[in-house]
Amino acid sequence: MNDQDSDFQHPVDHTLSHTFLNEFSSGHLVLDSHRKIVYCNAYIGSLSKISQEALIGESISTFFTKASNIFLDTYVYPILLHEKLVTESQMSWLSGDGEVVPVMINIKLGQNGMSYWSLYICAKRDKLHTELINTKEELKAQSENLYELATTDPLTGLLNRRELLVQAENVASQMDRNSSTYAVLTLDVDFFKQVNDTHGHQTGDKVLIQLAKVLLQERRANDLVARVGGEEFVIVLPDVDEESAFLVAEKIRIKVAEQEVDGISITMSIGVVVSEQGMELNFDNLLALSDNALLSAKKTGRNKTTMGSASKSF
Ligand SMILES: Nc1nc2c(ncn2[C@@H]2O[C@H](COP(=O)(O)OP(=O)(O)OP(=O)(O)O)[C@@H](O)[C@H]2O)c(=O)[nH]1
Repeated sequence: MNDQDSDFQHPVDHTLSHTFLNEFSSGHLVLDSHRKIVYCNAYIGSLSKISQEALIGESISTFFTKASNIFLDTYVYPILLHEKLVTESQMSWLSGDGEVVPVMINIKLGQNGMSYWSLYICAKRDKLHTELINTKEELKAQSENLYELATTDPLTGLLNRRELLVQAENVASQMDRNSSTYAVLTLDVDFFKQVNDTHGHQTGDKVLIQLAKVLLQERRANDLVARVGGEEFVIVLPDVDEESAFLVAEKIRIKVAEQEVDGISITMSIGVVVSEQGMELNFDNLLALSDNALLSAKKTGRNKTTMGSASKSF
C-alpha cells in the first residue's frame, strides 16, 4: 500500500488535515473499491443531513437518485476505470431526508480501486441551465410562430401571396432545370359578395375555410396552395402538361360545386396556364396569364375552367 492510500484509510488520525478539509466549501469524499465511504468532510455531512461519522462505511449509491445510479454505473464508472478521471459530471444527490440536490462531481481513481471525489451543489448553475433551455425553446416557438404568421394566411392556413411567390419561383427554376413544365391555376369564388351580403361575413369566412380544405385534400405532395386575395386562390402544380392540369382543375371545380356550407352551395371559376419549356416567362408572368384566363371564365358564364396560353407575348 502506498503513502497516499494509507493517509485516507486513517483520516481521523490526521487531525490537522481533517480540520482543514472540513473548512472547504465543497464536498470531499474517499471511497474504497466497493464504493463505500472511507472519508468525507463536513460539507458531505451537511449535504446528506447525516453526521460525518455515520456516513463512514455507507455505499455511495445510497446518496444518488435511481437515475443517477444508472448514470454512475453505465457512464461515470466505465470512464473512471478507463481514463482514471471523470470531470464535471452532474448528478442528483439524495440527502437523508429525501431532498434531491444537483451536484457537480469530479473523481480521480487512485491505487487499489480507491476513488477521490470532490463535488459541489450546482443548483444555481442547474437553474440557469434550465432557464436557458426554456428560453431557447420559447425563442424557437416564437420564431416558428413568426414564420407561420409571415408565410400563411391566418384564416385558412394556406400559403399567403408573399410565400407563394417565393416558393413558386423555386418551382419554376426546378422545372427549368428538369426541362419540365408546371401549371398555375387561379381560382375565384363566384358571386361571393352575395354570400357575404345574404348570410354575413362570418358565414363567408366559413365558406373560405371549407374551400381551403377541399383544395388541400386535392393536392399532391409538391403542389403549392395559396390564398392570394379575398376569395382568390392559386395552385401551382409541378410536372404537369396542359391536359392533366385541365383535369386537375376540373376535378377541383366539380368537388367545390358539391360542397355545402350552412346550406349554401358555391362554385368557382378557374383559369389555367401551363409553362412551356425554354420560354423566358417567370412565375409572375404565368400568374398574370392565369388570371386573364380566370377573367375569361368569369365573363363566359362562371363555374368553369378556362385554359390560357403561355405563348401569348408579354
Ligand atoms: N367573408 C369574407 N369575405 C371576404 C374576404 N375577403 C374578401 N371578401 C369579400 O369577397 C367579396 C368579393 O366580391 P367580388 O369581388 O364582387 O366578387 P364576387 O361577388 O365573388 O363576384 P365574381 O367574382 O365576379 O363572381 C367581397 O364582398 C369581399 O368583401 C374574407 O376574408 N372573408
